[in-house]
Amino acid sequence: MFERLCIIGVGLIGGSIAKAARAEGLCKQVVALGREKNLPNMQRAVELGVIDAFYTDPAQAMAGTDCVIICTPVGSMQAIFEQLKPYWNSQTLYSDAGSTKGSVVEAARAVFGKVPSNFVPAHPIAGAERSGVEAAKVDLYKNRRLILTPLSSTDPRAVDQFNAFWRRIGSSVAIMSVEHHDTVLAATSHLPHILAFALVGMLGRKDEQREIFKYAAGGFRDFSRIASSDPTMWQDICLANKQEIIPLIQQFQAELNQVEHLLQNGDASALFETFSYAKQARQRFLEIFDDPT
Ligand SMILES: NC(=O)c1ccc[n+]([C@@H]2O[C@H](COP(=O)([O-])OP(=O)(O)OC[C@H]3O[C@@H](n4cnc5c(N)ncnc54)[C@H](O)[C@@H]3O)[C@@H](O)[C@H]2O)c1
Ligand SMILES: O=C(O)C(=O)CC1(C(=O)O)C=CC(O)C=C1
Repeated sequence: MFERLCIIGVGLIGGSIAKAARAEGLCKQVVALGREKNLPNMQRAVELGVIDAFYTDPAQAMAGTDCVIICTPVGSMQAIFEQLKPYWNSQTLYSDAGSTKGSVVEAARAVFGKVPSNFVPAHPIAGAERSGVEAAKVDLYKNRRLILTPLSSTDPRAVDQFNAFWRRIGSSVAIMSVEHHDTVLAATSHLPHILAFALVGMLGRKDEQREIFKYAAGGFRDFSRIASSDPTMWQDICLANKQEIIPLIQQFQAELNQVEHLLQNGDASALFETFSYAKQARQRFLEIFDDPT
């Protein structure tokens, strides 16, 4: 499919794309572009066989590259576009894996004046709380969703190419607007991460935290897993999508107030209704999650 795939940011997401693309024979060569401070991680990616070579010079990284996927934290995307601008090639396909799409599109617009037609914004709805190339998995995207958010100016052939690429590595591809993407992901990804960080932070600051954590079990482990996620990545995501996230935080505060009110009043039946509704809603989510078609 591609001669040379260049991944910028060979961490969990970029490393998993590289592994899957290689396993499916979607490119002859995979290279990485990074900064001096990314050298140990890129060196490790070569040792693990995730990439063939890496560069800190964009001219070298772009020579012979026909597909570029940017997999760095969303706050770094504008700097990456600046770095790529002198080498931007109309014959090359470009995409990203950022968790927010409005901010990435804005970053491209700020650098190029308009979003280049051969850049297709994308977001794999798969991941983990772990970071770095050591965490990369060849099957991370198998049976998971991948969202493309092309603009009206995006070249449909570029969209088709990335659609085919992600299908070949096992994802179910959905196409939606940038705005819809950011609204939906704020609810099911961004808000839950904020809640996990807030709860674990609150408990961590309590004097008796050792005692609390010592007796915590599976429930706390499940709820708190995502509070192990990378703070830089989540700082970038939350700031980039704050317009969508803040109203959800307000709704959630109202929801907590309502539960508090029911407890104050000892309203068992309303509490039962509240929990039953949520249990049914989670069942609906599980059915949709297990069948991402
Ligand atoms: N982790 C997830 O669950 C998940 C899921 C879907 C999408 N994403 C998105 O994918 C992207 C990468 O996330 P990740 O979990 O792979 O993070 P990661 O920390 O594992 O990898 C990011 C890599 O980018 C490198 N990097 C950072 N700034 C850079 C720069 N300016 N130039 C070059 N390299 C740079 C880092 O050294 C690191 O190797 C983020 O935009 C994130 O929002 C993450
Ligand atoms: O499973 C996890 O640990 C994740 O955080 C994955 C997760 C999410 O589900 O919120 C995180 C960020 C994304 O952009 C997409 C997926």
